[in-house]
Amino acid sequence: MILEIDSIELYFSSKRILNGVYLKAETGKVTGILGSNGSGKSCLMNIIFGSLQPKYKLIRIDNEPILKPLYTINCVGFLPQHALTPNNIKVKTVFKLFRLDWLEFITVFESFSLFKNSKINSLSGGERRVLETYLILKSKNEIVILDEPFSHIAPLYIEKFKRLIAIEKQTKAIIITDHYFRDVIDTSDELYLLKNGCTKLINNLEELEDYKYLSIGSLD
Ligand SMILES: Nc1ncnc2c1ncn2[C@@H]1O[C@H](COP(=O)(O)OP(=O)(O)OP(=O)(O)O)[C@@H](O)[C@H]1O
Repeated sequence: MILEIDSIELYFSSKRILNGVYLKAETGKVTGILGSNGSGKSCLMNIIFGSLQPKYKLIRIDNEPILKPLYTINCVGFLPQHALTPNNIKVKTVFKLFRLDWLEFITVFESFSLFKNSKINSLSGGERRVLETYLILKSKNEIVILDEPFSHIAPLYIEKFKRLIAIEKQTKAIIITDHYFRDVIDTSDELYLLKNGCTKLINNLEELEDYKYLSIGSLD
């Protein structure tokens, strides 16, 4: 499956946010998006998911234009920056709702075994983020969009998620953004930089310095 996003124009009042976006994601690959604060990464992810309506957009799956929001055709899972799960339900109930296997989860995230009967709002912010990232990443969707999955979680969990992403991408097209640029670079098969409202395909990591996303020497 190949997902293409093209010709997006997004304005808030008269402020132009996006005006020349092309992005391709495909099954078997992780597509990384890097960009400074306010460059439009979250807006772009919301546009792909269908929760933000821009002035203009073209979305194609396998060359077929998709006119409905992607979330209505049950093919996409989205981890937004805000919390996803309701506060007052138990962790084990969330696994039932997402039709995911609790035992498989605690095989990877052993320390979470304590939380099976806990309410979501008794988890720390980072623990909740780990749980929600897992739910979206392991969901049965062909397309998975992850907005800052590495921020706010411990280094050990980042490494676990990088390994899980490498497994899950075999059956999914994964789009990811984070300010932890090294983790995004490690994880991604294709990398785009979002700058001045446009995406630039990065073929050589030094371009990240040339485009002034990173300062000279950051990649050494
Ligand atoms: N609802 C809104 N109304 C007006 N402006 C908005 C709205 N949402 C986002 N913006 C503006 O759009 C721009 C892009 O925002 P967005 O959240 O997509 O950036 P980002 O690249 O994800 O930033 P960060 O890395 O800081 O999360 C910013 O200038 C932001 O102020």
